[in-house]
Amino acid sequence: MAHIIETRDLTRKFGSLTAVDNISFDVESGEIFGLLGPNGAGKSTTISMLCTILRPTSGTATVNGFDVVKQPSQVRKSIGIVFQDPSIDDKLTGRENLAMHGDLYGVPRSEMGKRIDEVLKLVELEDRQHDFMSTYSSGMRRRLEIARSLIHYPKVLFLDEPTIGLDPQSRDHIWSYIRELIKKENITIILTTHYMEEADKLCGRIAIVDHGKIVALDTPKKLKEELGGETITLKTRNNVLFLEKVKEAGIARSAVIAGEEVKLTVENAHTLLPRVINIAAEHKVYIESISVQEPQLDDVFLHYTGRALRDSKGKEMSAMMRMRRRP
Ligand SMILES: Nc1ncnc2c1ncn2[C@@H]1O[C@H](COP(=O)(O)OP(=O)(O)OP(=O)(O)O)[C@@H](O)[C@H]1O
Repeated sequence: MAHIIETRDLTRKFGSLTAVDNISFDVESGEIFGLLGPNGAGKSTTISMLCTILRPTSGTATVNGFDVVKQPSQVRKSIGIVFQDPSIDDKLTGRENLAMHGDLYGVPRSEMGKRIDEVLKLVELEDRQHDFMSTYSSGMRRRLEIARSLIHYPKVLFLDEPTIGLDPQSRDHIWSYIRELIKKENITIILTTHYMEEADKLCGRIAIVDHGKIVALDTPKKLKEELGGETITLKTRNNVLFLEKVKEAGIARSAVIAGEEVKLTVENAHTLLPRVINIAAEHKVYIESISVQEPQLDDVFLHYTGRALRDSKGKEMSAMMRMRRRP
């Protein structure tokens, strides 16, 4: 088998809305493959089709060599899933929860104890295994969900927003477990996220998804290199006017407003800086801050989609991005 996952022209419509629009990609065995995109881009719908939860409207997909429409039960045996809104039974202990899931997935009784020990160790929950789930923190729950999804030795693990709603420390923990997993288990991970940092740090390759289509697909490094040039980030008292005047001057490859800032992608920032400052001065736009950076993944996203990656689920993303952007 060439690839652990293959999709060809995969499409899913909901009435007149095309949530996933002719998506084709391959995933290599053993890689962490990221689907990155804003809310509503079609990431969960793509994963749901690969997990046989949703039927494609058209196109094909195989997982571990099995067709998602024609061989759904073989696909299900090959995969583990950690979804955004999981149901974990609070009345069970962590260990009981894993055993129940192992039973559901047909893990032989003779192997069960050993496997539960292994997955508990992987997410460092051995000490809490006999406590009721109701006493777990949200980070611990997410860790148990990951352990649970691995109980039947899946070939492919789908992680849908694995760190959403978690504090930065728990997020770091989850990232290190995911890296451990790749080392210790013979597994491939498909991860959806709208955290740029998560995609950048974890994924071998990233598909940027927007409006149901893949707009770019490569390693984070290559995506950034291909964008080339530099990014000038400015905060001004009149971003709209400033953007308009910069666009009129035709000096930037791309110019967009991202949150409270204007981002310009240019060939050579240092030769262009005086020009940029002059444009602001000519139109009496006060510049509050200005900085020059190598392109980041969010600049790649801006370049391909023409907009910033917003998080409609909360303010933490914009807060996090603002913090990251501060020099
Ligand atoms: N069951 C459904 N019925 C109708 N429309 C749906 C359904 N599920 C998803 N959609 C729509 O399909 C589009 C893609 O949604 P999807 O959940 O795949 O996006 P996403 O990229 O996973 O977003 P998020 O980051 O918010 O999870 C959205 O416009 C959404 O409203």
